[in-house]
Amino acid sequence: MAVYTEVSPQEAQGLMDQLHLGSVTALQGIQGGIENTNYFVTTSQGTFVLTLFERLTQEQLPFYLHLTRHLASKGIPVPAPKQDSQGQLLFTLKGKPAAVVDKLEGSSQLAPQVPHCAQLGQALARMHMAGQDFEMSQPNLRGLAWWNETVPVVLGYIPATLQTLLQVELAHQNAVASSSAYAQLPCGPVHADLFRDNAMFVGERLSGVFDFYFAGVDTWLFDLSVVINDWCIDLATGQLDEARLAALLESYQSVRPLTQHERALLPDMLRAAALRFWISRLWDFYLPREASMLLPHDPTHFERVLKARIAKPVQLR
Ligand SMILES: Nc1ncnc2c1ncn2[C@@H]1O[C@H](COP(=O)(O)OP(=O)(O)OP(=O)(O)O)[C@@H](O)[C@H]1O
Ligand SMILES: N[C@@H](CCO)C(=O)O
Repeated sequence: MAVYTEVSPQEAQGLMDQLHLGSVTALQGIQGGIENTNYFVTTSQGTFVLTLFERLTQEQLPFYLHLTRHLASKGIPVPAPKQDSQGQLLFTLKGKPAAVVDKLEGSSQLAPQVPHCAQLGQALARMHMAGQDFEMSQPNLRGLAWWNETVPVVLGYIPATLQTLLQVELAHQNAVASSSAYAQLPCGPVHADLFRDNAMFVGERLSGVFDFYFAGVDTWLFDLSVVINDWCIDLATGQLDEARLAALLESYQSVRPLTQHERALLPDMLRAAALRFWISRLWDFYLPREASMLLPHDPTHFERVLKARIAKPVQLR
């Protein structure tokens, strides 16, 4: 369960008053999610999501909050943060940075099929295009620099064969990132963590995408690769599902065709995206936060995904 910090109805009411969102009638801690404390807050005006940020700082948060407002203002289905009468989006509750957003309708589709992947691909491409004129900038804080910092930290916890895989892959990604093809990949603000549990559907209609708290400026291809590695695979084996992959790529490209360099580097970025989550899951698993009720995600899943992407590089038609 992801309630690291308890909030009382009175404390939630204080923030709802600042935002003119009515009287709190129910407050429910949200299970699921591993990064932040989340509550559904029901008031006389509707139901909202209150997030207390457990790791992110007051300096990092404006980028995520303003990005979602920017995307929402361009018609992308994301829950925009609520602002107070001074236009402020970020507050403090229980000594933690906090924000309130609208609750999206529907539920996550944890076994996505072709129609879900098709919708997500199109929404992702529209999101990339809509982010182009967003003026703030923040790097992907779980990007290459973090991988280089974190691999030495987790290395001692894993067996020698996996140490080799991790180090060889990191070296490969450092080489890819310094190539001229990589330098020509289009970049912009990206979600960088758009897994099945970070989108909502009502039936087969995508009602929204949320949890932008790993967003940052990175290549669009990295973002697309994160999505493919979660939405278009068989979770048990990590193998790609051809029909879902084709649907996602076709719908993405119906909005924004991939460039020649993107097509060439997709196999490497699929490996990069698998490596990123293998590292973060190893880190969460072996170096858990103190006093956390965190149920860490299984690192071996992304070890399998990485091995699968290396063994059988994707072939674009
Ligand atoms: N805007 C929203 N609308 C509806 N439900 C939401 C919304 N934001 C969060 N939730 C619910 O809360 C759960 C946890 O949220 P979230 O995934 O953002 O947690 P987290 O701990 O911040 O992130 P992570 O997925 O990185 O572990 C989601 O699975 C979803 O059920
Ligand atoms: N999506 C991440 C969790 C952090 O958001 C993972 O599955 O490892």
